[in-house]
Amino acid sequence: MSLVDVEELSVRYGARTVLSRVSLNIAPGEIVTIVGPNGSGKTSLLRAIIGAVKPFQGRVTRGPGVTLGYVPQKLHIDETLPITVSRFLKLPGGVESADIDQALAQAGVRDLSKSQLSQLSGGQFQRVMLARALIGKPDLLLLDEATQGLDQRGSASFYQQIESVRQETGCAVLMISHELHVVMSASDRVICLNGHVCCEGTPAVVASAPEYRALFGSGTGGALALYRHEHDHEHDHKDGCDHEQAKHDRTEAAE
Ligand SMILES: Nc1ncnc2c1ncn2[C@@H]1O[C@H](COP(=O)(O)OP(=O)(O)OP(=O)(O)O)[C@@H](O)[C@H]1O
Repeated sequence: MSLVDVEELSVRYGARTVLSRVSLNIAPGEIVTIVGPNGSGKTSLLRAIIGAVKPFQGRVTRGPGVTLGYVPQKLHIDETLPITVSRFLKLPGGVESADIDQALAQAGVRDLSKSQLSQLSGGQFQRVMLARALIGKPDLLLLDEATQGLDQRGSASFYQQIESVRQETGCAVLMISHELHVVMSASDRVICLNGHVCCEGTPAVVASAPEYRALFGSGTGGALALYRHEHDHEHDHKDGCDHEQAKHDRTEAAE
């Protein structure tokens, strides 16, 4: 039984299709990472899963009683706002102090509850955002580039925290990440998105596939190649992947 089923999902903004017939499902307790170039629809996919973006076609189905926790890519908070971490976490209303303490502990920042939100480091802030997503005891945690702006050590430690959250709570995790070295070690499954599902598999299966070497290469050069997603190889696409066109669209969009 899946927590979430995405079936043939297409998303459009106006006349522009950003996701085309994307299908995937998330099983309880698994860590799935979505990689893909800028503008490939990663955030749109997560937002469609939480119900913030309406499908143009296809559908997203949540298992009965399945709860989600979402850590957005950016949360703009007024830096001058005098508010403590615990007060901030209470903002939705009806949140018990014990649940806040538990979520902060799970996010590895038990001691920050009395700190001012505006005085946190980037890494601490992201952990508070993680705690915020954990308050509702989600079955599925969705993270949208949660380590953006953190240095390598900070992001490695953040992802370690995610693994321990999964161990402790048993929640599944669907995350967007650009950090391939972390992705490859921490994920059960990697999905490469480029407006559609371009390729996917367990890290081991992906790593042993010939496509993997063409796509990832080795070392950081390979990671960079994936990040840029400059395909110079062929692989099978049941839905007719046109990377050149996608690249062209993105270039146009950037101009
Ligand atoms: N609300 C919106 N209205 C119109 N266009 C949008 C909207 N949200 C996103 N887009 C466009 O849809 C495309 C996909 O955006 P999305 O944020 O899903 O991609 P992404 O893969 O998460 O990108 P990035 O890696 O840069 O965060 C982009 O070209 C973006 O400009």
